[in-house]
Amino acid sequence: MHIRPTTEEEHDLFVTTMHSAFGLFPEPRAEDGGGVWWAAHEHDRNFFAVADDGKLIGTAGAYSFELTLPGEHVIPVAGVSAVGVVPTHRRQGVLTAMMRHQLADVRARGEALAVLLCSEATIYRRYGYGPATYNERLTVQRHRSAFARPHEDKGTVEVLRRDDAVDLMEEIYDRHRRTQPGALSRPHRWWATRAGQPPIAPAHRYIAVHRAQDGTPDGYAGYTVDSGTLSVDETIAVTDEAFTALARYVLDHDLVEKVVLKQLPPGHPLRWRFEDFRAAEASGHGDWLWVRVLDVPRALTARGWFTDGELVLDVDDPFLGERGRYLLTVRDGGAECVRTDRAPDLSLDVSDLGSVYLGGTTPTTLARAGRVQAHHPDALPLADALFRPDRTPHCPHWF
Ligand SMILES: CC(=O)SCCNC(=O)CCNC(=O)[C@H](O)C(C)(C)COP(=O)(O)OP(=O)(O)OC[C@H]1O[C@@H](n2cnc3c(N)ncnc32)[C@H](O)[C@@H]1OP(=O)(O)O
Repeated sequence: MHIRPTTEEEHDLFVTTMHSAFGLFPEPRAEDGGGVWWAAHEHDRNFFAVADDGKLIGTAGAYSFELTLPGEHVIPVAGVSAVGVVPTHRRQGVLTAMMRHQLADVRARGEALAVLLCSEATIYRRYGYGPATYNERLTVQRHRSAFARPHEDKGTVEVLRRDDAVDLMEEIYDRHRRTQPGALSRPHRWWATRAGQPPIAPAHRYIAVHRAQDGTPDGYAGYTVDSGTLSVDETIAVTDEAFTALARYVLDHDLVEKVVLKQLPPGHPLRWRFEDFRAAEASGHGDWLWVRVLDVPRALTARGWFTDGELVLDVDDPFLGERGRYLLTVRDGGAECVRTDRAPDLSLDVSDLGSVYLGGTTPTTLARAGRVQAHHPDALPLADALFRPDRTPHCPHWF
């Protein structure tokens, strides 16, 4: 078996092979632009696994995204996707060979992190990825949804069809993602080719666009109404005021009993606005973005920090056969990270470093789960304080 890059001419072959690994029939391109979610593929990041007899047996690829870190720092990352091994050639090490090849390629491109969304949560930890952001949905009984304190919106809401709102959505999304830790860029190519899931993909959607008092667009919600349920796929807002105004707009929709707001970060403040705390039910809590650290010092110095301190981390990376001990020194919002032989405060697997890196879970949680080892009683409170983010990390992008 060997691995080789794909060419642009092999686009359809790549997509067909990938779909067969997922047990799907490739969707034909539709006249309205539907069925093109793979149109955003970057051919020079895709590759095939090829059996000795020349048969194509595996695919993997990546997108070039930017990831926002705590402190509104933005870095380039590889967004791994399109991973599949055809069913006749599984459990023979094909994925493992592709992951080794891909991580070397990501490093060679100078990216300190790779990220992905898992089809199954049992696949990727062995390759060094850890769950780092989470989603849940809020289902709100409309008739119980009065706010405890009135929300006076000085802005406006306008309802557009999806096709008339794409430029506004792109602009609002881009402003939002630059301030939201865990968010990925959604390159222009995605909007232009309508790649992804609704509301980027061309499905029927109404788009409620919020404008601030001065007329600047600062939020949108893409939704459908069906049989008394209003479902919001994506709510993107630059400010809490814009989010609240959009929430109030959908919650005041006539002929609706329930409003389902999907893809929210856990613990969203909307729930705390209701007079009746039980008006909203949180469900569907799950992992979303997984993070793989490939360069510990670069990753740790790239994010913003909010508490001063020093921490020595012993990081084990069994898949790449690497182990390193690092002194992290945080001062005035920035960090230095150098190799050290000082005694460690914490020992952890690189996948667990990926899980705490954006602040979506704490070192204490992972220590209580038996994953992270603390070498003295002060280590965990210090590590929790250091890794705490400015906002709950959240990734609204699907890829
Ligand atoms: C980012 C994304 O694109 S997510 C999409 C991932 N793709 C899919 O889910 C499509 C359907 N599944 C597949 O194509 C394949 O089953 C894959 C890609 C998940 C695995 O490919 P394989 O070539 O069979 O994996 P490989 O043989 O390298 O397995 C390596 C190890 O992972 C384990 N493993 C592989 N897949 C799974 C799984 N789905 N669940 C649990 N363990 C798994 C293997 O048992 C093996 O363990 P071992 O080293 O202890 O023996």
